[in-house]
Amino acid sequence: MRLAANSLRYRAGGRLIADGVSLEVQPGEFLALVGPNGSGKTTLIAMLAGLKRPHGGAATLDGRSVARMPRRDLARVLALVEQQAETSERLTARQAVELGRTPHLGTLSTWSERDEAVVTQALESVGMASFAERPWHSLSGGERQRLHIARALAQEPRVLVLDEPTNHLDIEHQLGLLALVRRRGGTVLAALHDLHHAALFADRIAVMQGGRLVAVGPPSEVLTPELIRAVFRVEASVEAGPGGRPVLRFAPPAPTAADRHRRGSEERAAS
Ligand SMILES: Nc1ncnc2c1ncn2[C@@H]1O[C@H](COP(=O)(O)OP(=O)(O)OP(=O)(O)O)[C@@H](O)[C@H]1O
Repeated sequence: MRLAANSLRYRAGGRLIADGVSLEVQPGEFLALVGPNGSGKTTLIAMLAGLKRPHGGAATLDGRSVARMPRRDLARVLALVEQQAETSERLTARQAVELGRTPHLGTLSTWSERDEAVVTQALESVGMASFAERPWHSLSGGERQRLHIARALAQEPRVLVLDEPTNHLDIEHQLGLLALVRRRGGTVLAALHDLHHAALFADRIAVMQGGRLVAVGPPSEVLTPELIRAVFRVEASVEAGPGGRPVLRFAPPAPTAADRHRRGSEERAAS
């Protein structure tokens, strides 16, 4: 399915925090959304996933307005993993993942063997099968995040929208999760802070800055030292890695005047 933002605008706190954003995520594409803190990634994702109504423009799924789709129809085809997702503390890990089947259960149909199998598979795919009976409150931040992703997978969506899916995960699970999402196929839009991840896994990268989209394209075209300096205000060198994907190396920021003053004082005190 094709997920599209058509001139999306969103106003909050007296300013436009999404300012005419147009973007298409093609069927089967993995598109990474990157940008500094506060650049509007979550706002754009919330409009595309039907959580926020745009103040201008439209989000569409295969041409249908997301805002006008019945919630259940939308949940059958699109799953969202939010940055700060909440789940009832009283559930077990498995019950939290079972919630992903809700859009597929008819009013009269009962829980089937297939539903059971899909939930088991989702738990296994994020390495959480052995935690199935654990109460939610006993789980770590990373374990909860993996279950939120399993819940989204149990939804069997054709479009997966992820807001910072790796922020609580250790490096093994960060890479494992992104590889899993890529392997699984379907349309993927993922907001990522780690530019290395975007470089490694995305088909294309979209860059936001100040509520606007400032670049879209394949990783090797978008992740240039110039763009990284202009948007993220850090110095980076970029080399071509395996498959032509960029490999980034960041330089620590140059010392500020305050750093130099502090170091001078420390050296004088030590001599
Ligand atoms: N209800 C609101 N009222 C005022 N400002 C808001 C509101 N919601 C969001 N903002 C502001 O809009 C901007 C975009 O926020 P958003 O969460 O979309 O950014 P982001 O790119 O996802 O940031 P991060 O990388 O920090 O998660 C931020 O400056 C935020 O403070």
